[in-house]
Amino acid sequence: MGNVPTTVKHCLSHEQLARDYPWLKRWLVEEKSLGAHEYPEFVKIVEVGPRDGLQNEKEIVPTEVKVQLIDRLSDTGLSVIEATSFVSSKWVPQMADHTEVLQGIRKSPNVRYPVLTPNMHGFQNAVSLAAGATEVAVFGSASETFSRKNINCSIDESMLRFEEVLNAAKDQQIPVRGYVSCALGCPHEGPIDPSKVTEVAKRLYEMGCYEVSLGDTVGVGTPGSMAAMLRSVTREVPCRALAVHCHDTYGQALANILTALQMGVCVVDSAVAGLGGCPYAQGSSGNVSTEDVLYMLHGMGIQTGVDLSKMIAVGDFICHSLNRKTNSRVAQARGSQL
Ligand SMILES: CC(C)(COP(=O)([O-])OP(=O)([O-])OC[C@H]1O[C@@H](n2cnc3c(N)ncnc32)[C@H](O)[C@@H]1OP(=O)([O-])[O-])[C@@H](O)C(=O)NCCC(=O)NCCSC(=O)C[C@@](C)(O)CC(=O)[O-]
Repeated sequence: MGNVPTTVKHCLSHEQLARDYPWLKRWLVEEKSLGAHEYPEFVKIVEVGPRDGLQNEKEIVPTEVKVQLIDRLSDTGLSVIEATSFVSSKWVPQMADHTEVLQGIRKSPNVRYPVLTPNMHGFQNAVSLAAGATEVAVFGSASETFSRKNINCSIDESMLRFEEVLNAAKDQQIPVRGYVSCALGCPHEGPIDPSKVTEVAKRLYEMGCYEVSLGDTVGVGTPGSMAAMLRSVTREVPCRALAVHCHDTYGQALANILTALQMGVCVVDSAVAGLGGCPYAQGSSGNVSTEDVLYMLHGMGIQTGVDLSKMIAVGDFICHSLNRKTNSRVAQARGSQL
């Protein structure tokens, strides 16, 4: 802020500063347009632990544990819990019990339980009477190579498949969420141009996805790359329809989320105990932990409707069940058992 003395900066309003120091105007406008210090009052948490968190587990997690996990999460105040995915059990064996999971959970009226559906096959199974899903998500990628490795088709082919799902979902009044993986980097192609992320996000939004979640699949992003990517995407997709989905491989997830909040995003994906990783993104670590996100948001006075203590207890439950240490720094600090 140039040579304006600190005392002056603190005493004057933005309007006064702009009047008295015309050369500051540009800086003040830029600060405002970046949304600096303007955080949302409420952030919606999309809990992805039961799906993204568990899909990469080597040992098959008993269905009963998955059901209990979701039921316990339902009591924390969350409004969205991604429950499972209707993908090929040859590709992701851990999610083969998708129908049993949906049948087993106690569906809370205040919680939505979306499931992943990559194509019509998955969609039809998900919304069948047996499974009864009432919300689904399609998942595309900003990286051509990742798209092929993850869902065995090109980006263009995936869009045709998603369009079919979106049309069928519309007929049945089923809301559809969209994902863009590799939004900040690809395990195969490296850095991804923000324009590519924008193109895929725009296609999903225009197709009818009510929300598009931008995934840092391998957790390589920084506040710098997050800001650049969001600047590009928000030119085509309104901020209110965006979510961020950060993995914490390089320890940047909270910083990246904070950057997204500053830029107007108010939906954050996270996984209890920081579980997770994508089976087709080698080297990717867990999702940012829900406990850590809650601690940061509540500490900033941002409401989530989610009870942190209850979330820590759910983290304890799943870590005991998997016989694993929590990845949540907050749970570690609060003295979780494992
Ligand atoms: C997409 C497919 C199914 C295409 O798989 P494919 O082999 O290309 O499919 P196909 O259409 O050629 O069919 C081959 C066989 O699969 C069956 N099939 C076809 N579709 C389905 C289905 N939906 N459910 C069950 N079975 C299915 C189909 O019926 C057939 O069976 P067969 O005649 O050989 O017995 C496959 O590639 C797949 O399942 N991939 C797994 C993708 C996945 O779950 N990845 C992890 C989630 S994405 C992620 O984690 C990233 C995210 C979302 O979290 C965000 C981020 O972090 O960035």
